[in-house]
Amino acid sequence: MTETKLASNLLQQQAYVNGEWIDAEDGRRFEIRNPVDGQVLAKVADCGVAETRRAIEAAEAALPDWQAQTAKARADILRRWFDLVMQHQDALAALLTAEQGKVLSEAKGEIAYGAHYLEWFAEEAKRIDGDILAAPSQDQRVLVLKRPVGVVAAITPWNFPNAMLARKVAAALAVGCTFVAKPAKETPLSALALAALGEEAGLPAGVFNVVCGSDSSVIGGELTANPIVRKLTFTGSTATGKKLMQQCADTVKRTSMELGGNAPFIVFDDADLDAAVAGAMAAKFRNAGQTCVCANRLLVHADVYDAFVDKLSQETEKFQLGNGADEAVTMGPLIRPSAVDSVQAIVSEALEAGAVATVGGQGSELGDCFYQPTVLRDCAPSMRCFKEEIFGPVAPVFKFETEAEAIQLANDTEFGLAAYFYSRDYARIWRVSEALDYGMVGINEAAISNPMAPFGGVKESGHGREGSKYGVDDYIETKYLCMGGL
Ligand SMILES: NC(=O)C1=CN([C@@H]2O[C@H](COP(=O)(O)OP(=O)(O)OC[C@H]3O[C@@H](n4cnc5c(N)ncnc54)[C@H](O)[C@@H]3O)[C@@H](O)[C@H]2O)C=CC1
Ligand SMILES: O=C(O)[C@H](O)CS(=O)(=O)O
Repeated sequence: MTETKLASNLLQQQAYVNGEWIDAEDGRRFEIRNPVDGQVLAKVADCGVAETRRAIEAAEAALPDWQAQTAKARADILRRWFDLVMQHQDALAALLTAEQGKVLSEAKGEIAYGAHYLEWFAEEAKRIDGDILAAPSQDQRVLVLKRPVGVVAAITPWNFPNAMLARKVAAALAVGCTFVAKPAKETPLSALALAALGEEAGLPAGVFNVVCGSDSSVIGGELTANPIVRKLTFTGSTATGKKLMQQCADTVKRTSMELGGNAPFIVFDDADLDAAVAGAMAAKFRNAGQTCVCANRLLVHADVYDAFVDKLSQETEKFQLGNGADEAVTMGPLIRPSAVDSVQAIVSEALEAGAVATVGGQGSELGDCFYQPTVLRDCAPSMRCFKEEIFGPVAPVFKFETEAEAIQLANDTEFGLAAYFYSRDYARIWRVSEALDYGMVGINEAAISNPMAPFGGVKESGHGREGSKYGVDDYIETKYLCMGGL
């Protein structure tokens, strides 16, 4: 397998607090391993409450000057940060592939995706305007100011260790907030590299801090309990999101939650079948199926079911499973061996209940983090693969007869993040778009994530939006001034 060589200037193994690279106070470190083969990539400062508190207090100290900067001054730094990330795209991608496992082409795409949030919010920073409203009386004036919420804490996931952090910190810093991030314990290197480039871009000490540690609940406990933190933004599982929301309640923190999903991917009988198959391949298998917007349930009209399953199976068989650092490889490992066990349990339950694997259906001899790309036909809504977020490269295909049945099946979940459907009937497109209970809907399109769109869900997929002009709302407080005696 390809030996992993990481750019030394971006390989940071200390936490980044108040503009300094620091060790844990007790000197402890924890290992970051490549999911391909368990190779130790780095030993990173294992921070706890003390270091987290220092980061929060640094962010508090930096807040007055940072929010007093002009929007242009903040924008210029974000823009320089964008430029630096893009200049180091290949090295950042290699680091990301090594610690997370996704293939290099996807890692490069993630770096650019995350960087473009820095670019977008560098521009949006200059468009945060207040209002002067109609006054209730002639001797009054009513003004509305848009103010930064203050110190923001972020807890980010391992599946997009660069972009999920960039997406949050860009919006927060653009409006004048300061920031403390806790990356996933599996993938801190991407976050630390982003901090190194932010430092080079000119971020003042304390504006952006990264605290890494092997015990998420210890760091998270401080981030959610400390009253200095006024906002928590989280991307991860719904279970963890609920826990964090509860922990934030004691200090009435604002929260943004980008949680789990269970995306339906509906193929109607009037769809362009080749386009639908291509869309399904992208929506299902990106990041080995480890994204919150992955197609989780493929709902296909009975008249095109067999043809769709055959075409999808043919395409799925083409994947080259292996080390994502190898250019020829098109799918990498899952994040950890227990993820393979979880996926296998869902597949085995479906097979025992009558589903048939037309491709895959088991792990791989390549290693204990690998799972074969899998297509399951003859699946039923009673199966776990219908009810649960699979978070792996498994495409369960379900059959429906009518439009009403497709919508009922699609909405039959506690989640509401992304949904997709393929149809060429414009009346049906309007009916289905409005009937689907989701925050985002792809219509004849699988690539729906971009900085210019409001990313987020409803129901137990969370609340808040990231990206687009709506993305600043999560980091702004509205302040009303009533001027009297005129
Ligand atoms: N919406 C999304 O993009 C993601 C969804 N998931 C879902 O979550 C499932 C499990 O994956 P996990 O890695 O276990 O997700 P997780 O939600 O447990 O981890 C996500 C982040 O939360 C942190 N975290 C976990 N427990 C915490 C706590 N008590 N206090 C503070 N921080 C905590 C982790 O260190 C990581 O940084 C996946 O199978 C998938 O269904 C996971 C990652 C991303
Ligand atoms: O959390 C995720 O899985 C990402 O938000 C998915 S995306 O933004 O890369 O589509």
